[in-house]
Amino acid sequence: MSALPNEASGTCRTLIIRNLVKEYRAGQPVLRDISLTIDEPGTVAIIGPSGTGKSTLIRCINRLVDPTSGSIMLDGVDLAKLEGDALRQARRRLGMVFQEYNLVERLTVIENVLCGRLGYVPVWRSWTRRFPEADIARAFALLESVGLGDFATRRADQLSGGQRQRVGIARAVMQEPDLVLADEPTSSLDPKTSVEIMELLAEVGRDRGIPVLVNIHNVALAKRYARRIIGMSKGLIVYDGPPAGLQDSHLADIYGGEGWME
Ligand SMILES: Nc1ncnc2c1ncn2[C@@H]1O[C@H](COP(=O)(O)OP(=O)(O)OP(=O)(O)O)[C@@H](O)[C@H]1O
Repeated sequence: MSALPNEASGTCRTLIIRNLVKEYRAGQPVLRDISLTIDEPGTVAIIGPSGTGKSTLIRCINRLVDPTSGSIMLDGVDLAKLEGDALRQARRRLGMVFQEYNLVERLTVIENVLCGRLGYVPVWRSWTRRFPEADIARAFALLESVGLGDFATRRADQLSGGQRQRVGIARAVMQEPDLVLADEPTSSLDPKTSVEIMELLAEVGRDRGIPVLVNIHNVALAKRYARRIIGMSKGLIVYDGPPAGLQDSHLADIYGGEGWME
């Protein structure tokens, strides 16, 4: 895999989440009181059992889900309070990678990558999908860097899952994000492809000098690629530290019980 053709954005943005609560139903919090600060580049993995609120946390940050209370400060701006144009502007610096890729299936691979620029081009250009030449050149370079240089004109629905996720990552990088949020990016992939995707995400964090927040079920992969692990249980953070510090006792706190570890 060749180096991603990006200028690192210089300083790493600071994400400060304070007392975040999310209730889909009143009185039944899914996120109970989440506070965390992310101010260093690299992969941060969120682990925890099904239904503990990992996706909800990631979706609150980019406001696919509206928080019930608390603040989500990105470089001094509270994302939790933004609406309309201000929210759209903030969102374009948050690269999102999804479990099910969220590509536009009937568009070509290169068009999907260019979708990462939609927040930046005037509306008339996005309607006609006419992007500046510099964007097109960058999209091709990005595709090359994720190993899909020969697939630019293929329709997205002709790609394998791993190839689709590479396109999803290239699209996120195309946004020139300050932060990448990846919601179970490997859950639909085989073990080898999962490793390749985690490697690619780690490379994005390294080359751009930005944090990559990944929600992942595979603890071994989280430990292998993350510089920091956040363990959640029942809507609370119960571990926040380096992979080397994550002991069986922490895993028991996160997932409950111990029999499953044998
Ligand atoms: N849109 C929604 N409306 C109502 N409840 C929701 C909604 N989205 C999620 N939930 C509930 O919130 C809880 C947390 O879900 P979430 O998807 O955040 O958990 P998760 O830790 O990411 O789980 P998984 O690992 O299985 O994806 C679950 O009980 C889920 O049913």
